[in-house]
Amino acid sequence: NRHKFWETQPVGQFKEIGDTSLPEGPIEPPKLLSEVKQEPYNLPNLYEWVTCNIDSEEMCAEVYNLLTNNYVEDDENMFRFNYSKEFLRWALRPPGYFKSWHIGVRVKSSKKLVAFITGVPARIRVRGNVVTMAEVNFLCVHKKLRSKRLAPVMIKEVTRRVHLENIWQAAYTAGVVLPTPVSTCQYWHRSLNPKKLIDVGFSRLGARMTMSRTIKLYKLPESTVTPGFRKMEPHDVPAVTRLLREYLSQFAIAPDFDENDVEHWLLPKENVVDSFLVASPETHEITDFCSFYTLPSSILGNPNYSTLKAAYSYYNVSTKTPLLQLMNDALIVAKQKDFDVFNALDVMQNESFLKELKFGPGDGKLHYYLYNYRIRQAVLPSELGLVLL
Ligand SMILES: CCOC(=O)c1cnc2ccc(OC)cc2c1SCCC#N
Repeated sequence: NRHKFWETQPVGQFKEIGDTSLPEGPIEPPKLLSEVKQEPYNLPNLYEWVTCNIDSEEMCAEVYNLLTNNYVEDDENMFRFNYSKEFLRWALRPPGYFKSWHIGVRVKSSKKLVAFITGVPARIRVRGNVVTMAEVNFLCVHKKLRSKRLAPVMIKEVTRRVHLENIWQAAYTAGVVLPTPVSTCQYWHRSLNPKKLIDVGFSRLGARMTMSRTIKLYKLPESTVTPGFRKMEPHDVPAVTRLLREYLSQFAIAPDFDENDVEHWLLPKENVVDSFLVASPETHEITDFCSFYTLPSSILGNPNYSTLKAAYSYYNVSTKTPLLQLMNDALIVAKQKDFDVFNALDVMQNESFLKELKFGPGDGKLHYYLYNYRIRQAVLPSELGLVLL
């Protein structure tokens, strides 16, 4: 019964692939508020819903601990994502967020948090139509409760709460293939600390390569090379918003960021997100922008290392500085900040710098999905202008 659940949902179905007679856009019409189920879905008897107030230190710690021990691992169980508490507060409280979309499941008797799923509102443009959607993320079921069919009821519950806010579409990503990806992207990795990546077993010494030769291969300058390259500051928000909106307009799917969104998602926040821009020393015009977010991972079962410090390419715009040079400056700053690896998807124009800057292809793929929105033809990674956390 593969995809037994997803075959009941308003998503592109595998059997519809190639049927270009189906119209692009919402699959089901919006319901009236009175038609939306008013009460939460039933959980199996032992469990209860809890709305997670992540402003509360205690609740945030419970969510952090659940994810730290039970969230996504790579196929070889070498790493597990270790989102920090400050990252979770950033990711879950964007402009217009709903506390009710931060949903937990507790064991009634012990009150232990054993599952989690979230949504945040976002305006996303899909081939010219700006649609207010929920970005659904952090679906996590405790390792000991897997295969109890908790995920389908959690997905139905977050969908119900999204419907209550009169929102009818969603966007999400997964490492697994579900009905039906709108795009499939590839992760690429640029070693910043090659010795650690080899010691943990992620990378291997190349043939006829010594460790010192390998360290030298990935060595970066001590400081950035682009004149006018500096950290983004609050007063830059209007200009960065203009630059980013213009740049993202070329992609088939991209966020429709306004100044409030840019202020939240792109102003530097220590240990969460770093962003830089290039301002012309003469005119002070902002011509380029780059950003990456901080997402460490637990290193599983290694006696010498416990944490991988990973930077993830976020949104980058180059209108004057070559993208290759801009991204090399991003690598230089990431190395200065002691990251072990700089990761990037092959989305937007990233393919133009990946190989030249010594990124290697990962073995993981990331599939992008839209809920209740059909697109006629799959989107190439280079046509995708959306990075989800
Ligand atoms: C060294 C390169 O790999 C990673 O950075 C990494 C780290 N932690 C993970 C945790 C869960 C995980 O599950 C798919 C993958 C990783 C990966 S590879 C894919 C992410 C990227 N880039």
